[in-house]
Amino acid sequence: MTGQAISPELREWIVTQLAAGHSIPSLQASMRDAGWHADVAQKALAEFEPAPATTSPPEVATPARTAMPGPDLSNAPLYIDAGDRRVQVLQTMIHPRVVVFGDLLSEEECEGLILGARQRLARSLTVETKTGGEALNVDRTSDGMFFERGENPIVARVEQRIATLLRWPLEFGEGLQVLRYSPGAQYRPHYDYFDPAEPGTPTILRRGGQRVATLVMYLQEPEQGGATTFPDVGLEVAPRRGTGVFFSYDRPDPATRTLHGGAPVLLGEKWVATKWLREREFT
Ligand SMILES: O=C(O)CCC(=O)C(=O)O
Ligand SMILES: [Fe+2]
Repeated sequence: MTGQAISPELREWIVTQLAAGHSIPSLQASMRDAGWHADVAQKALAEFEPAPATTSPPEVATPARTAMPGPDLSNAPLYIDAGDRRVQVLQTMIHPRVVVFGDLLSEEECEGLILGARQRLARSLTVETKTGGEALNVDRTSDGMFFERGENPIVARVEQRIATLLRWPLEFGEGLQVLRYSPGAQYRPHYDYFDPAEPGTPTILRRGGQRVATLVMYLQEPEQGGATTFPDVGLEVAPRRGTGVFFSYDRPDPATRTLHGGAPVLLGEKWVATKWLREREFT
């Protein structure tokens, strides 16, 4: 129901206000002052009310966030209009929150992102070799690079589509990361949020707060292997070109069941682009 009552613009305004630390009651008051009917304001904000506590003491658990990115699935759609493209909804899961999208990217967009990333991957490898390399990460044996947000027209177009599809401000997203997996390469199961117990985490959080969601988009499919796996729930998403897997985590906690990894590529090469969404503007 809320999906019908609330326009994308109003939703983005609410998300931004909540991210800035305003409370739901204060937003309700602002909306009333701006001339909204109280019941309409209440309906619009209902989606962002925290879920009632179920089990386990809320004092010790990390509190869950209320405003979260995600597609509007309120009418169980088979397709979603993401502005410039009609995206398929192929599969959804509640806990962990996972949505698999089909036809998210065109062939040309996949090719274009690979082309833009390829030389930069080669260069970053050379630099690392020359300097003796950053500490070799045994958990992730793919090669990676980051685009700047809006760096080229394809990147900008894909980012705007993601913002519309996931109803999350474009500015809250990190730059797109591209990874290439050769045969044997994998990304062992991990969480994408920053571990609150790590000493470096407060510094990382200054640039836009926690990560709250991930969208992994498959740019090139290997011949065998390379699924995105969710070991806690036995889910494997096939790395089909143009498809994307979205998952969100409302707290930096394993209870979100968002442990995931890239299974070893057995044959061929797998390329992905990952968009991470933060809780605030990423600067
Ligand atoms: O390659 C995959 O399937 C997963 C990638 C991933 O987990 C990430 O980029 O954080
Ligand atoms: Fe990940």
